[in-house]
Amino acid sequence: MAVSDFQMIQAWGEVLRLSKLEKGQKVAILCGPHTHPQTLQTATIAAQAAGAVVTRIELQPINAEKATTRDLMNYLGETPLTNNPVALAALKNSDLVLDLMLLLFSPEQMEILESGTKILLAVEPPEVLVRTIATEADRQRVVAASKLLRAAKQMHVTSPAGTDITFKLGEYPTISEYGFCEEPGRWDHWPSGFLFTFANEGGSEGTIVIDRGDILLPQKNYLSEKVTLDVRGGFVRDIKGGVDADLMREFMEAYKDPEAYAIAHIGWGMQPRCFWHTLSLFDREQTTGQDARAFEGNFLFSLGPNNEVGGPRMTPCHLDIPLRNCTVALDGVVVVRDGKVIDEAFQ
Ligand SMILES: O=c1ccc(O)c[nH]1
Repeated sequence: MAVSDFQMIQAWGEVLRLSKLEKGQKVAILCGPHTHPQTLQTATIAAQAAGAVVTRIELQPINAEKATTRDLMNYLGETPLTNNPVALAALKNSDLVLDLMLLLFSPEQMEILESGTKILLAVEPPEVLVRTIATEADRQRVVAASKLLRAAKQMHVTSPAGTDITFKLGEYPTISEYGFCEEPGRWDHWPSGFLFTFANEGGSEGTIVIDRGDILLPQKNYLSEKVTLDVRGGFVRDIKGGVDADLMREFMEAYKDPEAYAIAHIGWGMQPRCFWHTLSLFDREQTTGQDARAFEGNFLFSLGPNNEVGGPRMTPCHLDIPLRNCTVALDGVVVVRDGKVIDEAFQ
C-alpha cells in the first residue's frame, strides 16, 4: 500500500539521526531516471530538516545493452560514475552520500569510502523502507554476530535438502549491514540486517543444494525443483537440476566470464522485519529483493565479485542466493540451526 510523504520524511529523519548526520554537513543524493520520486523528495526534505547542505547528483544509466536483466544489481563493476571525475569529486567531498541510484561493488564506491565519505544505499520502494527502518538494537545484534564471524577460520553449512559445504575463512574482512552509517567511511544498505564475509580464494569445497522454495536473485523466483551446485576449489563446477538449473546456467553463461562461478560472500540473515514470503507479493521489478537477503535465519551465499573487500574479482555477474532451513557452524559453534538464529552463540 502507499506511504505518506510525512511517514517517509520521518523514516529518513530516523535513519539520518542514526547515521549521526550533523547540522552543516554535506549530503549528496545520488539519483538516476529510475530513482523512486517519493524516496528522492523525502530524502531531500529530511536531510535539509537535519540542517545539512544538500546536493542532488543525477547520473544517466549505462550497461542496458550488455545485461539480460533490468535488475539494478546485475551488471556490477562499471557504473555511471566510471570515467565521471566531476560527480566523483563531488561525492568524495561530501560527508554522506544517499545512493538512490545503486553503485554497489565498484571501484568508485571504494574510492569514495576511502575518502571518509559515508554511503547509504536505499533503492527499495517506500513500503519496504518504512517497514524496515533500522534500529540501534539491529546494529548491536549484527555487530555481536560479526565479532564471531570475524574470528572464525571455517564455516560449515548443512541442510536436510543435502547442502554440505565447508568454507575456509580469514583472508577477507567481515561486512555487517544494519541500515545506517554512523562512522566515516562506512557503507550500508537500508533495508538490511545481515552479515557476511568472503571465503578464502579457492577455499570452498562441497555441495550446495538450492531447495524447492529457495530464492535466486536477480531471478526473484522461488525454485520449483532442487538445483545442486558442485563446488570445488572455490568455484561452482557443475549446476544440476531441471528448468531452474537451465535458467540459472544460461543466465550466467551470457556473461561469458569464468569469474561468475566463484563463491563470493557468505553469511546469514538477522532481520526479523524482513520475510522469505515477501517476494511472492511484489512484482519482480518493484524490488531488488532485500527481504530475501535479510530475512532472519537464512544462509545467504553469493557468486561472482569480491572486489568490494579488495579481492581480485570484479565480474559484473552477481547472484545472491538465500537458503532456508540450513545449519551454519563457525569453527564448530552453531550460529544458525535449521534456519533459526542462535543468539546465545553471540553473547
Ligand atoms: O545489501 C546487499 C545487497 C547485495 C549484496 O550482494 C550484498 N549486500
